[in-house]
Amino acid sequence: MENENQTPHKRRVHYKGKYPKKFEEKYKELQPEKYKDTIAHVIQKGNTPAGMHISIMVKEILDFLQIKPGQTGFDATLGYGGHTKAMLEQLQGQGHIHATDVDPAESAKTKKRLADQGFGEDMLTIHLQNFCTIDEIAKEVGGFDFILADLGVSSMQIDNPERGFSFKVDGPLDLRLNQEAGISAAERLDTISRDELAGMLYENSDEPYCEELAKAITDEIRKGHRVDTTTKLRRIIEDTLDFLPEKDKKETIKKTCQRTFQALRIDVNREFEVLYEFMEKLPGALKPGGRVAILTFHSGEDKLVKRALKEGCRAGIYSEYAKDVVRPSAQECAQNGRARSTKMRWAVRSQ
Ligand SMILES: C[S@@+](CC[C@H](N)C(=O)[O-])C[C@H]1O[C@@H](n2cnc3c(N)ncnc32)[C@H](O)[C@@H]1O
Repeated sequence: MENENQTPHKRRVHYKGKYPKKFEEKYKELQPEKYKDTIAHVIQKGNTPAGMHISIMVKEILDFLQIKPGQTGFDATLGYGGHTKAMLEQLQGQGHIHATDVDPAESAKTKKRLADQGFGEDMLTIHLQNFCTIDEIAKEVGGFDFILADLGVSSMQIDNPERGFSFKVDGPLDLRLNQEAGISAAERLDTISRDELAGMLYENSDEPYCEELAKAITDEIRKGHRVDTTTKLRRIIEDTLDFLPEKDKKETIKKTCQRTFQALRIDVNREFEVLYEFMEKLPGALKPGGRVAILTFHSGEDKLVKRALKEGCRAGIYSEYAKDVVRPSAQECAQNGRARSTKMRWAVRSQ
C-alpha cells in the first residue's frame, strides 16, 4: 500500500548542456564536405566547426592581390587551405601555387582535401617547409606574382588538446607547430632561468606580470614539479594573480593566460626569427610588380612587418605599402571571433 504522506516524486530538471547531444553531431563537423548544412549552421552561430579553419579577410586579400590566370603564387601558411583554394580559383586552371606549412599532420589532410576538390599537383605544390625558406622555392620557380602569409596558428591546431595551444582544455604543454621537431614548451621551461622567462614574457607578449609569473613558474620547477600540462600552467597563473580585486580577476587571468601561452608559442617556434628572415627574403622572391599581403595577429608581428615594408619602400624596393592596417569588417568579426585581432598589411614590389 502506498504511504499517503510520502512527498510526491519530483522530476529532476533536465540539464541542457552546451555539448552536442550526440557525438554524431561533432563527427558531422569533422566531415565538412559531406554535411554542408550542419557546417553552415555552426558557422552562422559564430563558431568554428571542429577540424576546420575559417579563412580571414578573403575578399580583401583577393581584391588586393589581383590574381590573374597564368600567374605563380606563394601561400606561406597553408593551414586548412581556405586562402589557397580561393587563390587557386582566381587562376582559373592556369598557373601554379606553391604553399608551405611546418605542420605535417594538418598539411597531409589539407593536401588530400584540396586534391579531392580538383586542386592536385598540377596546380598546387605543398612543401613541408618553414616559410623562411621562400628564397629556395622562389629560385626554383623564377619568383612569384603574388604572396600571402596568414601568420600564427589554425583553429585545428588550437582546438586539438594534444597540441597544447589552448589554456581552456587540459593537454600536454607542447605548443610546437611541428611536433616532430624541436622541443616542447614544457621542456623549454624545465631549464629556463627566472630572468630569461620574465624577459620572454615581456618581449613576446608585453606581459605586465612577467616578473611575478616567472618567479612562480621557476619556483614550482625548482621544487621538482614539472609544468608540463596546460592546466598546471593555468593554475600557476590563477594562483599568482589571486591578489587581484575580485571585479578584475577573471578577465585579467584570461588575458594573462592568452599572453603567456602566446609568449611560449613564439619562443618554441622561433616565430620572430623566422618572420624576420621571411621579410628579409620577400623582395627577392617577388617578381617586379608582384604583390604581397600579410595577416598578423598581435602587435609584435605587426610592428616587425610594418618596419620591414616601410624600410623596403624607403629603399625603393616596394613602390607602395600599407601605412595603415586594413581590418576585417565588423560583420566578419561578429561571425568569426578569431578575426577580431587581425591586421592586414600589403606592399607592391617596384617594377
Ligand atoms: C592561421 S593558419 C593559416 C590558415 C590558412 N590561411 C587557411 O585559410 O586555412 C597558419 C598556418 O601557418 C603555419 N605556420 C606558422 N608558422 C609557419 C612557418 N614559419 N612556416 C610554415 N608554416 C607556418 C601553421 O602551422 C598554420 O597551419
